[in-house]
Amino acid sequence: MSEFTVGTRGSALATTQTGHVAEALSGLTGQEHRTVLVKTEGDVTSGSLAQLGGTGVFAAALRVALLEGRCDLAVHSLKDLPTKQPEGLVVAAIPPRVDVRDALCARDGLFLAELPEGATVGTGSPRRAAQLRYARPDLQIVDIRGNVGTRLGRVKGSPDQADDGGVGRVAQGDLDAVVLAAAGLERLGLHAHITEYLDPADVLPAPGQGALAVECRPETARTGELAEALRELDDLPTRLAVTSERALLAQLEGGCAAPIGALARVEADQLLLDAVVAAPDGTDVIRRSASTRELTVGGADALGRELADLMLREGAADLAGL
Ligand SMILES: NCc1[nH]cc(CCC(=O)O)c1CC(=O)O
Repeated sequence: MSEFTVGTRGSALATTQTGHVAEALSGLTGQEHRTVLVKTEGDVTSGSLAQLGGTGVFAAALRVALLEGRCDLAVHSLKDLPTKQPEGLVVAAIPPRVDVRDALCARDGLFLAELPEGATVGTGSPRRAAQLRYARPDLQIVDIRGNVGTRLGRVKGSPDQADDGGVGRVAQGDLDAVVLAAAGLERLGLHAHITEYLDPADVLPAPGQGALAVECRPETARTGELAEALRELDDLPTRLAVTSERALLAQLEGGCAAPIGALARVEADQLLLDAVVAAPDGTDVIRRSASTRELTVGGADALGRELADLMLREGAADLAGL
């Protein structure tokens, strides 16, 4: 194979992320690549993410394209990828993770603690909404959707950033702040809009946030130059961290729309996992940590499941409405 094909969604974030990975793989293999545009349900539905039921709307169409052979590789934001791995596809590489944190983009350079009482904060994520409400019960959380640019455009005084051809455009600047993943903003070169990186001690990110997953058919990952390049791109500390975060999410039976945050990291010879399950209204949270010295994918998976079981025994399912 002298060329490989990469499927991508059409959003600015998706094409940027996919482009970076494809360039890296072309560099490692010396092979050219071609990009195949794939429309997903998540891109065409304008309802709220919470109502969409979340899980997998962004990934499903790309997976069909892989299985049908319309592309060789697909690059997903790991946090949008359902925890159940479908038959006939493998995650061949998880590149080094970038910034894991959520970012506040507020008017007038404000920090979270400086937002006036009753300020409006936009997010489509029940996880962010619950943790923000827990930190600041006075805030008015507004359910928003759309691409990164569209959402930034909701902040009062912001220039129009819509990158969706105007489909999601609304009366501009109606909110005091929005919360987005720092990773997405940085990949798009929009980090200047960030007024505060939210401390994971206050707001834990989504399982897998800031990480990408390169998915393909098993034979693509088995032999050949592309397979070798995929192995080279894979980052073990990131793979261990996201494996434990996603195992926790799977064991809690939560999808990307559940009020569940998790963040793991390899430090010295340990994998450390912090997790939170929140009441959707932010009145209460269960936050726990665990660690293991078993630095294997199996060890990471067990860590996530054990922490989830502990949280379930403490009432996590009832609290979060799982
Ligand atoms: N759900 C959409 C989505 N999927 C991945 C990212 C950002 C990049 C990442 O977290 O890896 C975003 C946007 C956001 O949450 O602000």
